[in-house]
This record gives sequence, structure tokens and C-alpha cells, in this order.
Amino acid sequence: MADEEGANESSIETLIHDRGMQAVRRHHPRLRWTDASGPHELVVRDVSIVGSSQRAQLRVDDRTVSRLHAELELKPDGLWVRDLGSRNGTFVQDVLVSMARIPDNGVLRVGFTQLAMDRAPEDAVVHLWPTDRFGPLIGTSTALRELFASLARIAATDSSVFIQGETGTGKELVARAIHDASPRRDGPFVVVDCAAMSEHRLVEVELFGCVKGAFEGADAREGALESAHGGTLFLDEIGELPLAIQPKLLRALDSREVKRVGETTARTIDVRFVSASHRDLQKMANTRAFREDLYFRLAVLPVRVPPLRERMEDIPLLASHFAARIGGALEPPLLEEMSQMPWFGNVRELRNFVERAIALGAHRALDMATTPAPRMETAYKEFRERWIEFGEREYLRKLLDRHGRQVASAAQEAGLDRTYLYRLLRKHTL
Ligand SMILES: Nc1ncnc2c1ncn2[C@@H]1O[C@H](COP(=O)(O)OP(=O)(O)OP(=O)(O)O)[C@@H](O)[C@H]1O
Repeated sequence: MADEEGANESSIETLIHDRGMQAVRRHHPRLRWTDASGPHELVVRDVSIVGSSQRAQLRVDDRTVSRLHAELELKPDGLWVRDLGSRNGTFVQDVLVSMARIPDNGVLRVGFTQLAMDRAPEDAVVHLWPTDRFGPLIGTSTALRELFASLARIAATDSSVFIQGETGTGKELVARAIHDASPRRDGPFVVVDCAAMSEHRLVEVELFGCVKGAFEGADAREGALESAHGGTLFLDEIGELPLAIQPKLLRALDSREVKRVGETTARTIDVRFVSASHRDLQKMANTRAFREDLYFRLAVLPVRVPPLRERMEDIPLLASHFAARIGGALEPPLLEEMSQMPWFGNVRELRNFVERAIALGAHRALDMATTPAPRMETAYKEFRERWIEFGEREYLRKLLDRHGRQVASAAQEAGLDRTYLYRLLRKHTL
């Protein structure tokens, strides 16, 4: 029998002990609806897509529903829905929403179909990872310990994993942790940053390789898919993969074979695919900016890395870890203050902040994180540098907002190369 600790009525979960392990007992929401093919019900346990596509986890047979219409996500405070750029909109309690929590016993509407939510008859017990570390990853929050437990299960399989999360949440580290915990750990871990190459031929050669003379000046070279043979291929920023290359990657995923550019015979590969993006591939699939079939092939096991602001309990542990790594320590009042900050750049921003706090002192670090512009009473050279940094950051922040974080259109307005804009965004942890 599980014994309960601190039941919280407003939350969907309670911390319990089950068979000596820490776990959460969680009630799962159930959705019931009737569409063209009759009445249905589904208990939502994971991130699920609602749509008319055959591949959607919650398929609604209604022509007014987009193929990938909305996404459901279970968070500690309940079930959230996010519209994926649908044609006819997503409604909660009859209000048009882009993102909203569905209240208990509330109603979600997609197109003409109403889905009534209630509580599934049986609660689920979700085990948490017993420690605050999983390979290179650190975290003590329920959200991360649940993620660690699911990464351990994922690592044991060979299925393709798609990691979604805001910039700086630790997606690359999650990919690394999966590889290190998997039976492929002694094989190679190959990383390809799909955002780093805007030219389609470059990406193609990087991924698939080429034979000598395949195009002017081409030398024979092995692509990343071949290099990752026996190991894991991590495709970072997969949302930036040019559409023209996507069918070729899909074929490689299906057939486990690659042909170098200019080659006619195929080579067999044994590779585990892990990909990541901070962008909404589902939304991109709706506007055909990303192939829907490729998305579902890559996202057999979808993983969501929560933003730091949804797991503030992790801040002191992470901050002390980053400080200790460079031989420093942080004072408790600073840790306290850090727990109030928004961390839009997530763990990367936290790491940079800690490094600054140790190198320059807490005051300067806080100043740089929170003061809107540098103070005038600074040496001219430093003032000038910081003013440019500040101006650049503000410019980029506003630009991104105007374009709903779509880098391609933002780059166009700014008259910048997309790759360069990416580099600037990383520099400013935006
Ligand atoms: N849970 C964690 N434990 C320890 N270090 C972490 C954790 N999460 C992130 N980091 C560190 O934060 C930094 C950013 O992480 P990472 O590069 O994996 O983020 P990302 O989500 O891939 O970012 P981007 O979207 O910009 O590519 C790295 O230095 C990483 O080591």
C-alpha cells in the first residue's frame, strides 16, 4: 500500500512512496467526444496531438479539424492545450485560445467537435528517478526526476527520440545522457547542427557524404549518418533542415541505408536517431514548412524538457554545481534572489550568470542581468561595449517577439543571414 504525503487538492498529483521508491500519484484527465465515426474516449497520459491526421494520438474524424490541430500536455497544475496554427481555432469553455489550461470538467472544442473532460477512473503511479543526477544531467525537481526515469526507459530502446524544449533547457545534454545510458554507449555520438548550414548542398554532404567529383571540387567524404554507425546521431535544430533534404532523411530512417551524394549503391547503417528543436515542428508541419511524415518518424518517443521557470527547485542545485565547477561558491542571499528571476535563457543563462557572479561579483552580475542599460559612470570603453550589447539584445528581443520567434522571417526583416542571426541569439541566450 502506498502512503500519502501532503495531498494537495489543487494539483493533479501527490507525492507518495511506492515499493520503497518515491513516486507521484497522478490523476489523468479523460476526454470524451463524438465525431463522424461515433463516440470515443481517451485518457491523456502524455504529450498528445489532437487532429484529423491518422497519426494524431487523439484523432478526431471531423473535416473542420486541422490535421495537427492542437497539442495537449499534462502539467503539474492540470491539462494544457496549445493551438498548432489550426484553421478553425481551439476553444476552451467557448473562448478562442492559443494556449490555456482546461478547467476540471471543462470543455475543449476543436473545429465543430466538443471534447468533455473529466477525471479518469483510475489514478496512475509515476516513479521518480531515485537521485538528482542522470549521467551529465542534474535536477531535483519532480519534473526532472520524472524525466530522468523516462530517459532511463528510453535509453534501453532503439526508437527515434525527438526532444523539444526552449533554448538553453539542456536538450543536447539530454541527447548525450540517452546515448551514455544506452547499449550504444561505446559507439560514436555524432552531433549535427542543422542550423549551422543554410545551404542545402552543404547539409546534404554533411549528413550523407559524397563521392569524389560528385560536384565541382568535391572530395570523397563520409557523412554523419555513416560516422554514427553503431552509435547515436544527434540532429540538433532539426526544424532548420531544408525541405529539399527531408525526403532523403525520411528514406534513410525507413530503410536504414544511405547513399553518398553521387553514389548509386546504398550502404547499410545501424544508427539511433535523436533530434531536437526549440521550434514547434507540429506547427511547421501544419504550414508544410516541415514534413508531417518525417516529424512522426523522428518523434516516435517525444521528450519535453521543461523551461527552468517551471522547475525553480532546480536553481540552487544547478547554480552550486556551475559555481563549484569553476572553483567558486555562491552566498545564500544571491541564491535566494536567483530563485525570483525569470531565466528566459534557461539553464544556459543561469550558467553564464553564475560565471559572471564569480568572476565579477554578485552586484555586477545582477546589474548586468536586470539593469535596462549600463550606467553612465563607467569607463568609456566599457560603457560603449555594454551599450552595444544592451542595444543588440533589445533589438533581437523585439524582433523575435514581432515574428513569434520564427527565425527565418525575423532574419528576413533584419536583413541578416539566418545562420548569423542564430549565432547572435545564442550569444544573448535568447
Ligand atoms: N539539467 C542540467 N544539468 C546540468 N547542466 C545542464 C542541465 N541542463 C542544461 N545544462 C547546461 O546548460 C547549457 C545549455 O544546455 P544545452 O546546450 O544542452 O541546451 P539546448 O537546449 O541544447 O540549447 P539550444 O536550444 O540553444 O541548442 C550547457 O552548458 C549544459 O551543459
